[in-house]
Amino acid sequence: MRDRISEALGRPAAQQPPWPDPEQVRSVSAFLATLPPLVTPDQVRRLRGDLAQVARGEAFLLQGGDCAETFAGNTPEHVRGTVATLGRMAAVLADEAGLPVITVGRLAGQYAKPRSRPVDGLGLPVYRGDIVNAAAPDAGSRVPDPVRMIEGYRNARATLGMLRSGHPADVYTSHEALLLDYERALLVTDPDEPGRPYAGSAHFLWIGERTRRPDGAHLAFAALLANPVGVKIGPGTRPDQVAEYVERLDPDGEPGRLTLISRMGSTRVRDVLPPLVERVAATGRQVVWQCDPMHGNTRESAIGYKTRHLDDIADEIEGFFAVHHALGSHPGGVHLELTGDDVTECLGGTRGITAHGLTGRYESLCDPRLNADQAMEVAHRVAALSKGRT
Ligand SMILES: O=C[C@H](O)[C@H](O)COP(=O)(O)O
Ligand SMILES: C=C(OP(=O)(O)O)C(=O)O
Ligand SMILES: [Mn+2]
Repeated sequence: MRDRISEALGRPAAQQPPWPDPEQVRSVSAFLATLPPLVTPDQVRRLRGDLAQVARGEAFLLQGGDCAETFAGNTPEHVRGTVATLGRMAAVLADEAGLPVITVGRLAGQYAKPRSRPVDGLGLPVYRGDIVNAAAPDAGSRVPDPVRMIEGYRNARATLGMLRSGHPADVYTSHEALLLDYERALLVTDPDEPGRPYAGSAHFLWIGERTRRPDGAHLAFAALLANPVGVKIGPGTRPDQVAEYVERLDPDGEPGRLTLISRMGSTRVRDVLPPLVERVAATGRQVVWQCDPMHGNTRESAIGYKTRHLDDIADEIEGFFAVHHALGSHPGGVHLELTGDDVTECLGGTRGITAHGLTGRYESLCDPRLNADQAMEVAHRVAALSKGRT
């Protein structure tokens, strides 16, 4: 097993921090490996069963939370807000669409960010998420610090404690499997299933659009796991690539083992998605098809805020549903960046946030999130699209 893990992680790995001291990374990793996993194999197996239901068209997957969780923002109020918003959305979906809803938070570990460029607008090394460096705009803060991986683990544990005290226990955790030193250190072997390690960092992990190259370390790592896994697929994805993801990540044909997270952009989804869905259908495998209507619709406002318009988000979801309904496959879920906080990061919605209004409460350190009202609006639209169709 050790050899297979080393072989996977020896492949080219995009988006890893330029750690200044590799020896310190080794000692932090060795320490992390002595800590108990954050999730248990039993919980992960339960999620596997739930996602099998989604893949068969019998349930809906609702996933959401911050783009980048932060250590400072890891408070009971913030976590409660995210979970309460997901809970209200799930209730709308279950009531109006008539399907059981499986809820997964971008929670308790969504701390590592892939970036478009290594340097930011000020000429500083880019912020890569709290588990790597600090967002403050000075050179010292941006130096990657491996001790932050221990902070990440402690924060994730604290979030799990908050979830247990006072929230419904049926919210699973997830994050992008980006930071391989962290993920590797938290692998666990279950004596009942010794052939496949479990990621101990979260119930569900996904591979991002920037790290999904088929010969890369991230794909090979995901292929080893017993956890259900996702892959984000952008508009440049080719049918032969999705066929390879299905083959590599779901070799045994386990319904729901693989979630394909389509993030095409509202103007592309109707053209780009159909050949991919058809190619997957031809494999006979039952994947979960999930729509991320956020990452293909990011733009810059006139005064430089990264933002997204609710109309584009709604339009991409509509296109995603239309494609699946036309091809007879199940539009299985949505993947959203949202918060229960009353932020002003995305444009539009019933309260009509304007480009000027973005200055009011823009708090995200990475991508713009739906606030609670906007998230509810999306939930109602998704429910209306699902109604009577599944
Ligand atoms: O979710 C994250 C962002 O889309 C990704 O990190 C890229 O962001 P950037 O273009 O600001 O680097
Ligand atoms: C970086 C993200 O997405 P993508 O890989 O789709 O760009 C994200 O989910 O925050
Ligand atoms: Mn994001």
